[in-house]
Amino acid sequence: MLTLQNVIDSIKEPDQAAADLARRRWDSVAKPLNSLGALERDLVRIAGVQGTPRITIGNKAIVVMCADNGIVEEGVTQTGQEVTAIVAEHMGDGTSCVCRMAAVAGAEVIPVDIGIAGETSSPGILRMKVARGTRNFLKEPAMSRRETVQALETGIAVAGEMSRRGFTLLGSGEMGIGNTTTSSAVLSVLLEQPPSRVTGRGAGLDTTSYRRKISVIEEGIRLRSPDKGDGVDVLSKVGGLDLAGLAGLYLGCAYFGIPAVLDGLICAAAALAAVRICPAVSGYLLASHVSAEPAGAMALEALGLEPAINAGMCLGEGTGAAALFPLLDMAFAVYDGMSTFGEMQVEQYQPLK
Ligand SMILES: O=C(O)c1ccc[n+]([C@@H]2O[C@H](COP(=O)([O-])O)[C@@H](O)[C@H]2O)c1
Ligand SMILES: Cc1cc2nc[nH]c2cc1C
Repeated sequence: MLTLQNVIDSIKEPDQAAADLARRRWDSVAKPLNSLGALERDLVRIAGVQGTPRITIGNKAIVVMCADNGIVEEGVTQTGQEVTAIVAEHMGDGTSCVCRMAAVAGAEVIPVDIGIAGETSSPGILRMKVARGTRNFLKEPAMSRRETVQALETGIAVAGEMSRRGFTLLGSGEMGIGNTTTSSAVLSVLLEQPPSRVTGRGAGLDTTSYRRKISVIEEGIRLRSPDKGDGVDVLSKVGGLDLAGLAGLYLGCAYFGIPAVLDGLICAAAALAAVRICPAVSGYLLASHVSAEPAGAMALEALGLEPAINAGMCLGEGTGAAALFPLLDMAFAVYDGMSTFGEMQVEQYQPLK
């Protein structure tokens, strides 16, 4: 099995020459320059990851890390943690929100039980449980360092399995009641922002519970004092198995040379932790949309990622990645199929150098 250290030591920056050639291809297509905006930049990034301007969008899947979070016992969520298993079960059966959207986009959905507290029975779920949920970070660290590394290595192993199955573009998502609390805690530490600035209402909270959520995060960070320079430490003290699994997935995608599409707030928090662990990972990531949660835009900015979609979405499950896939297919149809200025005999007065 690949260890976290093997992967960190082997990840290289994406291929800048291939990305530059993809940029030149876009600039030669007979259309207004840069007129597909973020979609052009997404395909340029994919060319860099794939090491060639001859991009393959190919087979798409969305990996969904499902886990429970001990912090839920502090009353920071609208629903109980049993919802994690219920939604994961539906995902395994192909009937959750992301499954409906992914079916339209022609993508497979791969739910992974990396830490659901209870058991699930759907044969569609990949069972890779590291623990039965995390601990309450107000009382003790959410996970041990050992559990955190195991969750990161599980994510890496899932990326390897997706590579073996021939997927050339991976979306990512999560299902975990309470994971906007852990994500905001992780982002508060990594972005050095007060919890009040990076905390939202998650899947829905009244004002009293929202205030409690902020003070739980403040107190949790004070008590656990995670080391902001050490992504593994931050994940273990105030993160979760879903976040660590996603961070591992991003490290694995970089290792196996697969572009990884983020979903919302939770994916962005996990991605920032992955980049703290191995900075070269950032070149392998694509944003899909900007989450309506207050820290969504801040996290993407810190990652240097530009979302193609701003639709006020905050559903999770990888729905943002599902929404981006058809847009990438359309962008590719233009990139690959369109005539150039030269072929259309359209003269550019100021040809690009
Ligand atoms: O992706 C987002 O930006 C996002 C924002 C708010 C909520 N969610 C979803 O809602 C769940 C977490 O919300 P909560 O309130 O239980 O922390 C989790 O299963 C996520 O998939 C997701
Ligand atoms: C029902 C439900 C479905 C979800 N999907 C992602 N997060 C969710 C949270 C809830 C509460």
